[in-house]
Amino acid sequence: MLKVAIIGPGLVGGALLEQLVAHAKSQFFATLPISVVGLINSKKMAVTPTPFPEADLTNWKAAILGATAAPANLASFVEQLAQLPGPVALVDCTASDSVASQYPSWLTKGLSIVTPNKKAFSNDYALYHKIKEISSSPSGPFVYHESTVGAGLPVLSTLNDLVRTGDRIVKIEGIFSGTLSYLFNNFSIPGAASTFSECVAVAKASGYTEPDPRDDLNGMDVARKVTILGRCAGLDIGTDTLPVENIVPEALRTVTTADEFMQRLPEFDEHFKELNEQALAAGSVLRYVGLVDVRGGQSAVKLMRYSLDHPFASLKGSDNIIAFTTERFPNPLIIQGAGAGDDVTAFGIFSDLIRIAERVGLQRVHL
Ligand SMILES: NC(=O)C1=CN([C@@H]2O[C@H](COP(=O)(O)OP(=O)(O)OC[C@H]3O[C@@H](n4cnc5c(N)ncnc54)[C@H](OP(=O)(O)O)[C@@H]3O)[C@@H](O)[C@H]2O)C=CC1
Ligand SMILES: N[C@@H](CC=O)C(=O)O
Ligand code: NA
Repeated sequence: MLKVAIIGPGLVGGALLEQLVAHAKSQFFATLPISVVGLINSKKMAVTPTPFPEADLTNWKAAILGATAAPANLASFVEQLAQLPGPVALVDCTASDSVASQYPSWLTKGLSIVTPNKKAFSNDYALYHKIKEISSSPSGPFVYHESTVGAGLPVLSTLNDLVRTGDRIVKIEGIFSGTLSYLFNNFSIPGAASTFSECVAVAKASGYTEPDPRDDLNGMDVARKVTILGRCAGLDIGTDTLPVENIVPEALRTVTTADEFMQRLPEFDEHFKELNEQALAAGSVLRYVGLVDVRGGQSAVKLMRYSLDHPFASLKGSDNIIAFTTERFPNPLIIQGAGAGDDVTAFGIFSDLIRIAERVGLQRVHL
């Protein structure tokens, strides 16, 4: 049995819990070798040596992290999990830098990690390298982070398969942000009815944005994804050196809260309307794209114009599109689908947990 503990049961972590419970209840599947033994948010925590019962997981806010739960203490939470017998995986569903910086110490304790949090893989290269080094043993602990790029879409697993079978990556380009995809797909099309700020509000309400939507609009979320892809393709790149186009209006960059930012954004609708009208007058639309230029060294994140017949111009909803150009695929291998949202992100985490459960099982068979 793989024991799982979730750090940050918010939007994505909550959806993961729902999927795990639904799977356990379904008569369609074989029994899942995964059980939940720990939950922690910024206020409360609970760890159990025996799995939480299904009924408690369904009602986790009151039944597990309710009034009687212990105050949150991440160090103690991890220590208790490290003492449990058998394999344990920590699922970091926060967007926290400080949580991400602790991965090496958790791995050293033998705990595997699955996460949609991009920070550990896109902050300084030393942390990334350390995590890769400690998790490189075939006997574990393991690290999987499929949902850090394209949510649950099989982007990193595809890239890793290309690389480890000896293909050479030329470039990876695409629309990597569900938020910015939704925004421009709905705002920058001929005859669009919504304003820019209305589209941002819908993206936020739909669970596509980062906890602070400025992390999407300033390009940093896409820059992190470009960095992760670049590093997986063998490049030594980082968000500090990547050219990134920030589309947050100057006056809103320093407002203190995400709420204030959302309230004031309509003041800048006219600015975005003008940008859009210029693009449309030239027979094109605006799309926010990322490029990992492995061969040419011109990786970047920017707002671009595309003609109406370009595949990027006809994208729908929060879809991401990721095109891998490689020596084997001179006509790019393309992955497309919903690239943000709680359910599709939780799906990527759930699949990664199954991968670990399988590797743990295989290891037992070999032993
Ligand atoms: N939404 C999406 O479509 C996608 C999201 N992601 C990533 O998934 C992650 C989660 O996003 P989302 O669910 O939207 O975020 P939420 O803000 O909904 O949830 C974050 C959770 O983390 C908890 N938390 C924050 N800091 C700590 C801490 N130091 N210790 C313990 N718990 C903490 C919060 O606790 P509390 O509730 O007490 O505040 C909350 O439960 C992010 O890294 C995001 O980038 C990746 C791909 C797609
Ligand atoms: N805020 C992100 C969520 C997924 O990484 C996005 O909009 O793509
Ligand atoms: Na993915």
